[in-house]
Amino acid sequence: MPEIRALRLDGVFELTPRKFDDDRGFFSETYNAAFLAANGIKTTFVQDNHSYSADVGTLRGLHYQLPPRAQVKLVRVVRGRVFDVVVDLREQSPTFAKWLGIELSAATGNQILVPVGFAHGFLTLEPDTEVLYKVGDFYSPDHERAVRFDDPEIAIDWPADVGRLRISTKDQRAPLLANAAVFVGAA
Ligand SMILES: Cc1cn([C@H]2C[C@H](O)[C@@H](COP(=O)(O)OP(=O)(O)O[C@H]3O[C@@H](C)C(=O)[C@@H](O)[C@H]3O)O2)c(=O)[nH]c1=O
Repeated sequence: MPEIRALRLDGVFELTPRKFDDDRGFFSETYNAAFLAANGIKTTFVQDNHSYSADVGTLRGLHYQLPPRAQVKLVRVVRGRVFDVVVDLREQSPTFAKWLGIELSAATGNQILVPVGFAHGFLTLEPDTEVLYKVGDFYSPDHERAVRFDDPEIAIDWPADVGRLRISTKDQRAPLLANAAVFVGAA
């Protein structure tokens, strides 16, 4: 069974699947629906995503999709290392606009479960980093939104030792939280 740890924002978990090492390499179950359900995490994943970032300091985010196409995400790194960030965008949450960051690496195989209602992003800490993640709804350009990675209201403490940041134009132009659509009503 994986290790599972609730992180400090409600609904966010770190999972560390077991790795079975042998002389060939290793084997690991990276997703088990029954294990998540047994821990109160109800998910249906419909799409798997894979991104490759060539450079250290590549920042993707902060992204989310609005209802009715909101996405739960289960994120892991299969090559390299990232600083992964989630931001609570549930308007009625006591931790609205709060963030947390966690290092995900291929070496540890740890994962983050990002619930509906959160923006998500990451910064690569190594070159040639590959991130795989499952999502709970299909990509919908009409519902996709972004909020600025450097919004002072959120004040994410991104690792500073990565040199020059590499960010898409779309992400550089994302609105501040004050001007962004958030998740209203119950999650
Ligand atoms: C996210 C996504 C993008 N695309 C396309 C649109 C675009 O032409 C190209 C690159 O898209 P983006 O620049 O949005 O890719 P990227 O910046 O890697 O977006 C991802 O960032 C991380 C942080 C997340 O949490 C993801 O949900 C997703 O938003 O891929 C799809 O076809 N399906 C998808 O699910």
